[in-house]
Amino acid sequence: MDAKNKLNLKTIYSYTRGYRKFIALSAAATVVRVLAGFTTPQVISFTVDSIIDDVPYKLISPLMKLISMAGGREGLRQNLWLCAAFVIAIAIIASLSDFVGRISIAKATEGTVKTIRNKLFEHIQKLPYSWHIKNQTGDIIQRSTSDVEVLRNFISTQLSEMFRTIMLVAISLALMFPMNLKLTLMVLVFVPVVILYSSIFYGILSKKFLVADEAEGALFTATQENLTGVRVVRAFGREKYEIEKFSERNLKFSDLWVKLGYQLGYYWGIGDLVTGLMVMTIVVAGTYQAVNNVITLGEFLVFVSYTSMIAWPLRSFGRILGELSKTKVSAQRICEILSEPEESETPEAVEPDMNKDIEYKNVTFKYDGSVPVLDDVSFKIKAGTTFAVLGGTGSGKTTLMHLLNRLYDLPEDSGSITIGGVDIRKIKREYLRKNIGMVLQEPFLFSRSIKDNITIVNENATIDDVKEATSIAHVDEAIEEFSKGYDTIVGERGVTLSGGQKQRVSIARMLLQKTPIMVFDDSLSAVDAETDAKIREALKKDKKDSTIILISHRITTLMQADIILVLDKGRVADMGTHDELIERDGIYKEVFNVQMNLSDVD
Ligand SMILES: Nc1ncnc2c1ncn2[C@@H]1O[C@H](COP(=O)(O)OP(=O)(O)OP(=O)(O)O)[C@@H](O)[C@H]1O
Repeated sequence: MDAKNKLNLKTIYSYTRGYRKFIALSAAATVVRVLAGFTTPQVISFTVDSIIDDVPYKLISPLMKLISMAGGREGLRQNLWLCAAFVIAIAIIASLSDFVGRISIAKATEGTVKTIRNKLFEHIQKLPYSWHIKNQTGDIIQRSTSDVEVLRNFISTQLSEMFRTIMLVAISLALMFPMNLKLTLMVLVFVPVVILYSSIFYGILSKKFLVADEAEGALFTATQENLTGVRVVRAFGREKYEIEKFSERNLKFSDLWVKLGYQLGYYWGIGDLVTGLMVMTIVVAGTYQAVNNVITLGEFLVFVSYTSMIAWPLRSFGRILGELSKTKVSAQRICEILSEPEESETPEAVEPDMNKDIEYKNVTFKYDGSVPVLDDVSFKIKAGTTFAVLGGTGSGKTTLMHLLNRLYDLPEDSGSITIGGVDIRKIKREYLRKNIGMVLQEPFLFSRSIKDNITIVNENATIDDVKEATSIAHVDEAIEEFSKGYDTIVGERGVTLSGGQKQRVSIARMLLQKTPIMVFDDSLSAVDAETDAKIREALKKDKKDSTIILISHRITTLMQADIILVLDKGRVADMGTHDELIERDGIYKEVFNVQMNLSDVD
């Protein structure tokens, strides 16, 4: 095992803290169950040899005492039911320990897995935005569910099975050795053969299982994409193509499983043959020895029972060894997430007044690529004013806002962003984000009621507060038209809001947050020009003390701003009021002319 795997399993082991007593209890119950299992053949052997027949007792003194209390050999011969009752008592002990073992391992497993799930979710919440952008949602979900499930299966089933098998083999060999060396050695030869056979075969099979899993994933993706993109499928008449694509993947999936069925057939069949051979060898050799009086009939029965008892667990031991690699991979995938560094906060982070001027000074920024997205950008936003940013697609407008609320941190030597003279890298992230309200171009609403979606930012808000916010966002009338009004559920199982309605509900949500800085990142794009103007008018009246940052492609949205910044390929191309910019021959004037002419045509 390499150091990395060791570390992963160590991390997983650390989450069993608090539940280890249950693991120990389950192990103890397993030992009792195994011992009880071995005792039954011993009782039968004793009954056959020393009660029904006359073979001398080979028992320890407490048991001898017990026999004399029961009337010795004769007494027991007359009352054979006592032996049967003893076997039943052992069976009761075995089932009780089975019960305790199952409950304890369930508690240990569920407790540990619950801790891992909570830890993962909590950690994911604290990982930087850049990590979320880089990693696919499907992959994160799979690691948090399927991989955790593999670990769950390992702790609940495989771990206890491994322990039980080791106990079974060790105790059976320890009991068989003193009885007959030759027969025990014969069993001993088969032990590694059975384990090796099933681990190698299962190792090969598990690779095929993986291919079948991937084929299932492809089938799932085809269905999911089809359902998500149903509008595109219908609009372009792609149903036939989609059906063909699905059938092809479906066929591949079922073919793989048929092939796997054959291979599983070989696996189980040959496995049965190998273990059957083991039991048969003992039966033949045991019969020979019993006939020649080397062992008693009772001992012969014990050997056959013990060999049959360990045959199946030995096979599953091999299978578990084969599956262990799957557990290691899952543990590694989970630990990869857990070892990602969380967003850190310096202890001296501050919470300054946010109703102050915002200043970008020589800001240069690049994402992972080598080309800067922002290049030496400097500007100042006066507190309480409306500041607008105009720029073509990909010019870096959203990046400016990503940096403002520290979704990405500006590296030390790449300029600075300050609020009231305080560098934002020194401001507490949570405080900063709570004071900068953001409405995005494609807002996200949860599958809850409209009211719950809005009050998410302020749980103490009253329905009057909500109505005030929706009235400023000009969405109150639309909401009241729904039969359930503010209690209307939105999302997959509820009402579908139009793009513009969604944008306006998220504007209302942001307004309720009552932040000194408000950012509208292209968030009026799906609203008609008239409503856009009304919303801005209402905002101006109601939020006159707040600093408003408007990002838009639409000149009419921006033209009344106090200052307009024109961004071109990550650089400041121009800055000024609408009247100033319209006087200069620049991008702003060009865009203005194009948009105004288009409006005329309309
Ligand atoms: N998370 C990211 N990782 C890497 N590159 C990114 C990331 N986000 C944006 N970019 C790149 O940075 C550049 C600027 O993107 P940005 O979203 O800031 O532009 P924008 O002006 O807001 O564009 P639009 O008007 O189309 O929304 C683009 O080239 C984009 O591909």
